[in-house]
Amino acid sequence: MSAFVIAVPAKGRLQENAETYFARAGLKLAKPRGAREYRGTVVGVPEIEVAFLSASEIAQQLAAGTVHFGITGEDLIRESIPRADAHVVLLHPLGFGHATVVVAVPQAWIDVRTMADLDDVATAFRLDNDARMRVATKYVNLTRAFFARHGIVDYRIVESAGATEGAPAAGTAELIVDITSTGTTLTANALKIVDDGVILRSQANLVAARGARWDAAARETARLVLDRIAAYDRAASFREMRTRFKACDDALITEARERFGVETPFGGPTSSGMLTLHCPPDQVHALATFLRGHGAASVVVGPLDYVFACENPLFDRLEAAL
Ligand SMILES: Nc1ncnc2c1ncn2[C@@H]1O[C@H](COP(=O)(O)OP(=O)(O)OP(=O)(O)O)[C@@H](O)[C@H]1O
Ligand SMILES: O=P(O)(O)OC[C@H]1O[C@H](OP(=O)(O)OP(=O)(O)O)[C@H](O)[C@@H]1O
Ligand SMILES: [Mg+2]
Repeated sequence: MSAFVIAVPAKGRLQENAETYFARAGLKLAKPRGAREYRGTVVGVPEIEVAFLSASEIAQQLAAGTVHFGITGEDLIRESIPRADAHVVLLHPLGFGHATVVVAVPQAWIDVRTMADLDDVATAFRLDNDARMRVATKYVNLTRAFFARHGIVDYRIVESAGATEGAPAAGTAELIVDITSTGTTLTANALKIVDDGVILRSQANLVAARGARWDAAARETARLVLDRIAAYDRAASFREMRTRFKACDDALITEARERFGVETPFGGPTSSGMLTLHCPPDQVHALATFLRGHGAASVVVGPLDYVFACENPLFDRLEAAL
């Protein structure tokens, strides 16, 4: 039996979140031959093989189709896979690994606020120095595409593997393109983000490889994985609220739906007036107030582990793309 392979970050900042995410979705990863083994399994789902790789390797293997699913940052996907959408499907943003790829220049460049200002500087730099302004980055492809979109041609890229933010002070580049999350590193290096210089807002994504072997068995495994993830996601976006009161009718439920984003997994109230509602977490108190205002004596609220629905929107997206 050919395995269904899911690539999961083995190290770095996405690792822990990725494992936690799968575990919460009911897909507990196991490394049966010790922590240094780079192939693992999912407890209770023998048809899945887990490949533990670095975030950048995951992007490469998705492009090559040697894994079916992978978790990695959108920045790595967009940077390392030309025409990424032809090779992979970004099925689902995962809510962690947030970071932004930005153009940053020395704070001392007070005249540079926008990409248009940067274009002026690039032209002037070329005339004054008889050389092109240097941009240090490891995001070579993202930088080229973004600068081209802004009509900037007078620059050249200096490839940087690490400590990119130090390049301007070290004199190896005039400006940089790099990833930032808190902004601490940029500030520490006396750099500032160009106002319209945000190239990409990235986060970890569940990504499918178009080029993987998508036979019937693989599709069935994908359906199972995505069913669990969708059920977990739905559960995480709601609290369950239960109540019972006479005055509850369809008009009241319609109002609750419109005002609070409520869903009714089992339809309207039962004959005895029992009602189950799924409510966005930040609307729980407002909805409880609303229900009591209409005669509910008590409203009980609890968390949900999974909400399995008939629809599987993640799988539908995959099927439509393959
Ligand atoms: N502050 C941050 N700095 C760098 N990457 C971040 C940050 N926050 C989130 N990320 C995301 O983490 C991913 C990179 O993770 P990681 O550094 O573990 O992988 P890698 O670059 O393949 O490994 P390594 O850096 O060891 O070569 C990227 O998708 C990136 O967007
Ligand atoms: O905006 P901040 O919160 O300061 O984070 C951004 C910094 O974090 C990352 O470096 P990392 O520490 O991962 O080292 P690396 O360059 O080796 O990946 C990234 O390359 C930036 O340098
Ligand atoms: Mg890194």
